Amino acid sequence: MLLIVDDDLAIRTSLKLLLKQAGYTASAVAGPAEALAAVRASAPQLVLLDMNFSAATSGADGLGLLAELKALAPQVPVVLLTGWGSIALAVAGMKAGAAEFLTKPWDNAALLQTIATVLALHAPAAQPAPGAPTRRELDRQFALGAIVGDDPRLLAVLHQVGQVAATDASVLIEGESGTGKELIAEALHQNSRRRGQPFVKVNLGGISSSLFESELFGHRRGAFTDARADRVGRFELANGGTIFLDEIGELELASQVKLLRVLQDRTYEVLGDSKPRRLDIRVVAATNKNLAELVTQGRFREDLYYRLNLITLRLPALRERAQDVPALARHFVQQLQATYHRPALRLSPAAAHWLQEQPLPGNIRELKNLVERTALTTPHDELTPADFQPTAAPTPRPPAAPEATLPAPGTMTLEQLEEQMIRQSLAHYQGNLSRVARALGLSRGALYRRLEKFGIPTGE
Ligand SMILES: Nc1ncnc2c1ncn2[C@@H]1O[C@H](COP(=O)(O)OP(=O)(O)OP(=O)(O)O)[C@@H](O)[C@H]1O
Repeated sequence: MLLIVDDDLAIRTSLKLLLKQAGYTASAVAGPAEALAAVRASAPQLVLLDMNFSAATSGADGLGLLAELKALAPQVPVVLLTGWGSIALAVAGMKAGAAEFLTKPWDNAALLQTIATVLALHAPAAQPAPGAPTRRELDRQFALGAIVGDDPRLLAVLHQVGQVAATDASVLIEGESGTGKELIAEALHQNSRRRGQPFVKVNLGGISSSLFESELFGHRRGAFTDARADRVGRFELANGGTIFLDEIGELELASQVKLLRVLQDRTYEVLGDSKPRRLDIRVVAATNKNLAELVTQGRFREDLYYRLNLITLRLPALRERAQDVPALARHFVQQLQATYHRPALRLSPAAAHWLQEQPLPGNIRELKNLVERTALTTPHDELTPADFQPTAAPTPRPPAAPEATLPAPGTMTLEQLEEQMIRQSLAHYQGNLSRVARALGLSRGALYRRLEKFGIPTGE
């Protein structure tokens, strides 16, 4: 049974009807006392709680009731309904233990989808089973093919992937650069009912706020000066499937509010076309930043954070799961056998052990690049530690005197110099954009924009 709490009779009636038509049993009450009595009598599967009761009640009353409901029946998920203008209240509610929030006026399909997701996440089967599953058990249940490793920390993440993939819950994947966030996002998609539909990756680090709407929502020809032809936005491309919002921590504040609106309402407008379009989409976001910290610093909207992180998956750094290094390295060697037609290429046991001891701050991507570079520079088939050592850590050259390194005045523009420095840094850090950005003192977003400007391919 689902319980609706709202003091407006019209809202109670329409929500009850909507839920009944969707096949749920629903009952509705008008205020806190009745709500608590109903929960005491028999715990519902979910409470849909309007935070902005009529003029007579305030958001504080809604929060008070939420606290009482959570104290009385902590296991019952509460979904909040708030006005768009009082989204801060929704955020306060999320902190107080609400499962999700919706803004009014709500969209029926989006409301039903949220309810189904929250119910699925709170269903007994979704609770972690006692005892950690083995890799073999996980592979029997889920399609995790491309993801190598059986370290318990990785298995815990894969287990979560399997459990939440089937729901439509938004998932936030946190992890250092190169830890495999994209593979996890793909696994979520592959194990969901959307698997036959598109999986669209958007690198938000590379999208400036002036291009955000056109990139994500698309535009009609003539919508602005440079719009010479219609453009299909990424949301439309992903419709029906999953959108993977990579580098979400790089999104500028002006774009964050636009993203929040579309995630909230599940509708958007193409630039130059005022007809709103509906979205049926699963959202998976990833970041190598600590988003909670960005929220505290005022650099990331708290309401957007709560919209994205119904489920958070944290991918361990490679150094935290070093036992997987040999298997990963062998996996990459196997890929290279096919790519470079060297079927006898292999890793010596000593090399596997040596790799395990390396710090590899660039995680799996760094390991992959290291194995590939070494294979390319080694003529024989068995890769040994001696083959890896020269390519492992490029020793930074001591800085030369400025006069010696800078070109003579008048021979180069500042822009050309900038381009050359970026190209050199990319080569030096083997294409690891996080390290390049750090070395150049740029944010990843700023680096992406420059790469785009100079037409430099990143190979990512
Ligand atoms: N468990 C794994 N098994 C096999 N390959 C992996 C695994 N994890 C990552 N990789 C490979 O390592 C590389 C980096 O992974 P991926 O791009 O998913 O990292 P990321 O965390 O999304 O990085 P970034 O934050 O820089 O975007 C890819 O080539 C990916 O295929």
